[in-house]
Amino acid sequence: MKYISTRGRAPELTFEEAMLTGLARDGGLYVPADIPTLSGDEIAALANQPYEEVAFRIMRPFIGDTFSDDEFRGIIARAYAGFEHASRAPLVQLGPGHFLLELFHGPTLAFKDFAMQLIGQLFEASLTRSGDRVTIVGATSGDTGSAAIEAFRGLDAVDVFILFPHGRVSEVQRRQMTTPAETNVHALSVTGHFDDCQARVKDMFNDFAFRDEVRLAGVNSINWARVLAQVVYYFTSAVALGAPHRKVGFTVPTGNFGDIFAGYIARRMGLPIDRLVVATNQNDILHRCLTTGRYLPEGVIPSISPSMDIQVSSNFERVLFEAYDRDGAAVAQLMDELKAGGFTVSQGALERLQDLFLSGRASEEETGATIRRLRETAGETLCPHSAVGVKVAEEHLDPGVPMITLATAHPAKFPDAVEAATGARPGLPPHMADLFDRDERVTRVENDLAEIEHFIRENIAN
Ligand SMILES: Cc1ncc(COP(=O)(O)O)c(C=O)c1O
Ligand SMILES: N[C@@H](CCOP(=O)(O)O)C(=O)O
Repeated sequence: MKYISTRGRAPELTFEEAMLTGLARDGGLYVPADIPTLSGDEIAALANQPYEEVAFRIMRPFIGDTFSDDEFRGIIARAYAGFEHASRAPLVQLGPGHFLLELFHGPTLAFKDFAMQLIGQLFEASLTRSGDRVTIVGATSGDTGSAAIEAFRGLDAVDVFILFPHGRVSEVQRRQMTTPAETNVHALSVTGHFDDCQARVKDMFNDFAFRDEVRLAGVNSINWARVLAQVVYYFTSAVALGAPHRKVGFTVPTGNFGDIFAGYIARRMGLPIDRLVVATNQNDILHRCLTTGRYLPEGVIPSISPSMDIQVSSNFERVLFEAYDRDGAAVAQLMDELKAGGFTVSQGALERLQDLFLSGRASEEETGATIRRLRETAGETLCPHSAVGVKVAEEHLDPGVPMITLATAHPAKFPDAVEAATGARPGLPPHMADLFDRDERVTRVENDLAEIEHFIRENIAN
């Protein structure tokens, strides 16, 4: 299995190389050269299998010869051993034909754990074998950072630097990033919003001297392994509702487009997904683009679903690559136009995107009202991101096809928003009960590439 860049001008890599490389050297994102498919019988055979077994069967074809079957099974087993729920990703019925896929039973209470716990194990196995060290940088609107720090804390072969927007993550998210005592992890509070953090991370990858000097690696969803790990729960949930004999729909609260892109990959692999619905909060650039074809960032507006306060959606590039028939030059051109302010997709590409995705947006009021209503009608307390998903999903229900909405975080990560909506403050689970008593360690930095690179150089263990 080879991996190619969405901009067409970077070397082809193996799975292991793509995983350790992060951003391609032409600025693009790695995608598999071919997408393997599963037959109807192979999908049907996933029914009633443990999550780890499904993960092995879905991801194995993408891994190539990076790991033996036994090694890969061991990696998967260790990755999911710390999840609180036996089925890892349980389905809960919200109403007729509408289900919630709870993806928040991992150690940091967000869907990011599914991929990050796996990547931690993959990096450890690969770096132990090679004896190399890497420096991981990541940008976060709150959840990727905490999941990455949890997955890599204390690992000898990596230093981790996470950039988060100052004052724009919830207090629980901030403390998850700032309280771990391990000296190989560093939380950097950056003046600006998430898009600034993500832009600085990409700048570091495009600064080849720095990149090579510190041996940069990335664990944002620019890393293909992140997307791959997220494909698995589309299969487990769809099969639980009768796939491949029955079609299903998914609605995905969307920011950086990694999670819903995993759903797109699941469909390409043969899962009968009837509708893939992009759900955005008031930062609705993806909904606007899928409706009009124009991708014009307008500046981030802080919301009660802060992890989705994103205007420059990294993985949208991967789906543009598909909508433009894998024409890397066309994608590179669009990305140049984005740097200059925005772009308009061609009519043909827009039609392809609209065939692939439906979309909708939820306002702040609608999000709060959905949290309140679902608690009353279904006894389910949603986090604000999941509430955005549920609200948008309700506009796309079809009596003949079950809809699965992804619940991407635990309500306790956003207690203020949930309390404002319901009057009840969700409590943290026992393993995080003392989070507010722990000491914080955080470095305040400006949105300045040179300052951030200097801090990283000074703080990596050589
Ligand atoms: C809780 C939560 N929900 C939804 C999203 C959106 O996921 P994606 O960026 O993969 O679109 C994020 C982060 O981006 C998140 O942290
Ligand atoms: N919502 C994310 C934003 C980064 O997304 P990623 O999937 O590219 O890592 C976060 O919580 O940080």
